[in-house]
Amino acid sequence: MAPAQPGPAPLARRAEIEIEVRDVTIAFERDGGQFVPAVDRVSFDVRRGEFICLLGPSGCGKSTILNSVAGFEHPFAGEVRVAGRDVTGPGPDRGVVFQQPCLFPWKSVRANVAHGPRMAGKSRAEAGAIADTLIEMIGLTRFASALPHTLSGGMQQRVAIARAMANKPNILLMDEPFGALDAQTRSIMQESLLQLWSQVGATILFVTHDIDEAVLLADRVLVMSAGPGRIIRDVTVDLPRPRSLDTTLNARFQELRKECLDLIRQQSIKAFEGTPHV
Ligand SMILES: Nc1ncnc2c1ncn2[C@@H]1O[C@H](COP(=O)(O)OP(=O)(O)OP(=O)(O)O)[C@@H](O)[C@H]1O
Repeated sequence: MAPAQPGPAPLARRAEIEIEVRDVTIAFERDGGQFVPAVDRVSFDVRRGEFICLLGPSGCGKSTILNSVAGFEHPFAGEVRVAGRDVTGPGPDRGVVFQQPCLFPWKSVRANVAHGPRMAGKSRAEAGAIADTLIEMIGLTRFASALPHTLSGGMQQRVAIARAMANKPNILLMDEPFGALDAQTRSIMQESLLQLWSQVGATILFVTHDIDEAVLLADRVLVMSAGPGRIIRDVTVDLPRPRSLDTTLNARFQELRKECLDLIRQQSIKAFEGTPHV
């Protein structure tokens, strides 16, 4: 196994840390009853309001890490903390968006978005007002009464994001949310997510294996090794905001993209050949 990763952040920075993942190992049982690590002693911090992308080859454990922050998976070893507290399960402080929108097919856009606040005890009027604000922010006011199956994939995913935001979570956990969309829709969604994020200011942990997407969106890109996953590079994306598709033409964008690409290419070759990471 590779040596342990850097320890906790200095005290001065800890106050603003929203997510702490410390020496986390998660193992799954394979055929034959043997436990095989999916992620191996992963450590990182996310500061309040940061946009972090987890980038790595297929199967390196990106979703497993995100699920541990969501409270769907529990570490075999190590600790996951949110706002200073151990994560023991899912909670309304963390909204989750998956690759598939997973909307209630029988409910309108408005009712889908209002569902969370209603479950949290808000009145019909209060929940409706929250939904209306979010639906306006995602540009779907005209479709508020529509049923999900009448919307395009991109529109459905915008509703899923609004629904995840409806309980005003401090943290948005996004697992390849644009992975099922075509290239054009995907880039529109990236810009619209950046706009939404600048308005709501949540902390975002975003899983992707798309290098351009990671560099365009993130404040930092955490590049992972092939499985069992570890973080091999913490790339600070020092591109100015607001960002748009034009940012991808920037020379610095291309440098950062190349840095990530070289790392991912090495890891993908290792994953393909089945050699353990160094
Ligand atoms: N519930 C589970 N039971 C058994 N093995 C699992 C489970 N969840 C994940 N794994 C295994 O853990 C490893 C990491 O999976 P994970 O889905 O986290 O990777 P990923 O980087 O998100 O992959 P992708 O980019 O392809 O979605 C894989 O080998 C996967 O088969």
